[in-house]
Amino acid sequence: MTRPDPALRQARAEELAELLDGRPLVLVGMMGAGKTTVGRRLAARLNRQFLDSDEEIEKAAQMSVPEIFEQRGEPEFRAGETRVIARVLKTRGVVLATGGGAFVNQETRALVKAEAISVWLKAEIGILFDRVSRRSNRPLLKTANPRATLEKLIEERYPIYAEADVTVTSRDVPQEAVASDVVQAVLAYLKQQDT
Ligand SMILES: Nc1ncnc2c1ncn2[C@@H]1O[C@H](COP(=O)(O)OP(=O)(O)O)[C@@H](O)[C@H]1O
Ligand SMILES: O=C(O)C1=C[C@@H](OP(=O)(O)O)[C@@H](O)[C@H](O)C1
Ligand SMILES: [Mg+2]
Repeated sequence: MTRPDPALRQARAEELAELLDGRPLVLVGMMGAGKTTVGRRLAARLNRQFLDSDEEIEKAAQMSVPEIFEQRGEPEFRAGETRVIARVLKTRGVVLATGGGAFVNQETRALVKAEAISVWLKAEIGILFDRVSRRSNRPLLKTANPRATLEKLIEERYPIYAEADVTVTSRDVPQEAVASDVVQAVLAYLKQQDT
């Protein structure tokens, strides 16, 4: 895809912000897909507030995600995740990056579907694995064979992520280009809904 000139990019972002009309935009998908980093760029472009569910949980618990998993366990992390997302979805116009397991949770998914436009950032295993291997902050991948764990999670989760309103491939291109793809795809989705 060719890179749009800045004026066109701005016009598209403004059009999208208008069509969203305050509805939250929520990014879902696997660890490493780029939800946090692309979400932040997207929010800046739309002139909207950006929030990340992991960051919000960390602030509320005064602990990092790995510490929460270690000291309190995954079920408590998931309960916190659902609470935080329910709260964030009340914020008009917010762009929310979720953690990879959030949309898999039935209650959280129902909330997102009811309140927001959801976007699945989908990426190939090779890209995901390269990206998550750079940091050791994802407790679910602290296994003997993290690549196999990632593959298993992909198998389990992809049919669920596919329930998102829009799917965008997170390719190996700059994050701004992925953000442009999200803008285009959500615009197309909302325009088609309007007809
Ligand atoms: N399009 C991209 N190109 C290159 N690196 C990327 C891209 N998107 C994300 N990354 C990098 O991949 C890692 C994971 O991204 P992150 O936004 O934290 O993903 P997620 O929140 O979906 O787990 C980060 O180091 C980020 O800088
Ligand atoms: O996939 C998951 O279950 C998780 C993904 C992480 O967020 P990112 O998808 O932003 O890495 C974080 O919420 C936690 O480690 C669990
Ligand atoms: Mg993230």
